[in-house]
Amino acid sequence: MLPGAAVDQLAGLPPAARTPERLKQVIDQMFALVPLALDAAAGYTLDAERAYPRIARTLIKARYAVELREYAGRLGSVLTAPLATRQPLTQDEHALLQTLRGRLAQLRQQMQAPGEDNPPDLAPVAQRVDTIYFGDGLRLVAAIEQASRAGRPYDMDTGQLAQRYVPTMAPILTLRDELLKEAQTQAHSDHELARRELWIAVLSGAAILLALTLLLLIVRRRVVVPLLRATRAVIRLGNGDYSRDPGGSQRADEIGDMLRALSTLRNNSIERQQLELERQSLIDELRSRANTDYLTGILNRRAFTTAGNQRLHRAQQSKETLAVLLFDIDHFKSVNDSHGHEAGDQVLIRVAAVIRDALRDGEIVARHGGEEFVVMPAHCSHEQACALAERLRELIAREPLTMADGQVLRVTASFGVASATGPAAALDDLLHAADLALYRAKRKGRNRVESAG
Ligand SMILES: Nc1nc2c(ncn2[C@@H]2O[C@H](COP(=O)(O)OP(=O)(O)OP(=O)(O)O)[C@@H](O)[C@H]2O)c(=O)[nH]1
Repeated sequence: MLPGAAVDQLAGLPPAARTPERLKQVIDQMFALVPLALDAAAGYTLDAERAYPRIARTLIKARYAVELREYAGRLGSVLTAPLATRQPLTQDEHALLQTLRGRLAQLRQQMQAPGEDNPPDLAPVAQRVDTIYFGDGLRLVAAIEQASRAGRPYDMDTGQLAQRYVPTMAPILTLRDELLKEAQTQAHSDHELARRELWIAVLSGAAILLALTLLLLIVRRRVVVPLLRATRAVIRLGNGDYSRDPGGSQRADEIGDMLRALSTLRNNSIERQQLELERQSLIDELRSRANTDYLTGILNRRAFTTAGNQRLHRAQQSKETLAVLLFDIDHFKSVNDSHGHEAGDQVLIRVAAVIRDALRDGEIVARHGGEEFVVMPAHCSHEQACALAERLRELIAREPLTMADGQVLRVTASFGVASATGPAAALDDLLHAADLALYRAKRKGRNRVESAG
């Protein structure tokens, strides 16, 4: 049966039937619930203590206040049955009162435990608990107890006890409520503080992130990009591409120094490249001059000897015929004598030009010395070489040679043709044979072609 129903049942009985045993039984039933209630309250406060550790002490004190109220109520209830039945307290009841007083004193001591978190504005409320409950309330209980021990009749009934004792417990509930209110205020302020700290942390995090992003961008722009540019410049320089300057020379830091050094390296490389080009062109020019006849611009004898020997070597390998045409301007001494040495030079220049223009690519013409020239046709039989000589002879004879003074000259030339096939052929032998044929052409009246052999 629930305690409430038991109380109602007892109240419904005639006064005579409300024996001390039944009364005590009902009260015990009621107080059997106290530990359950206290456990539940302790459970709630423990949860709150875990969630808000900073207000744990205040919550513990609130829990003590709850227990204090429950034990104070129980103390008063011990007196209910004896007062109702006008019987003295039993030894057990005396002992229980003693135990409950001990527990109440213990709780009072725990609540008064010094601590820096004792809220100062609760001191008057705690003081009221001391004065009203532990003073007036317990004095009332002690008076009833003494009357019981002395065998005196009680000077109050249960109703009067309730009227006088219950108000003395009120400060305990006030203290409990104040403690809970204080805990709530503290929790609220902790919550606000945590919220503020969270905002500060979020804003600080965002600021740090922003600063890092900015730093990253600055590092990228000021360091990474120039380094990449420098790397590309080094690769270009390494590949011999000097077309672009690395730039960034206006920077006053180490990267600027590096870019300036690269720029200097590029300029030096360009200068070196130009010097190399000039040197190469000088070498080419010297080589060309070494191979070219200074007057006519065609190959000189030395170059002809080199080219002729190469041609002869190839012809020997391919077993082809190699021919040589040697020709000499007729009566050239009289040109010099009649028109001057310079006019003679002009004639040499013009004759060389006429022959060069008449030949195809791969056919060699060179000045062999004085007024003597040599031609080496490509892929040509002996007969074809003789025909070529004849054609060139006609060209020279036909060509009007206009001198610097406007006078027009005509000259003729005598040709000697020689050819060779096979591995035994030598350039000197070939030239010698052609020279003999040329000599014969001169003897036979000049302006003609003679063939060797
Ligand atoms: N203007 C000029 N004359 C040169 C040059 N080289 C040689 N001569 C002249 O060429 C002439 C050659 O004369 P010769 O060897 O007697 O022969 P030629 O007068 O041509 O008579 P033939 O060869 O027998 O027809 C000489 O007077 C040389 O001075 C030159 O580079 N320029």
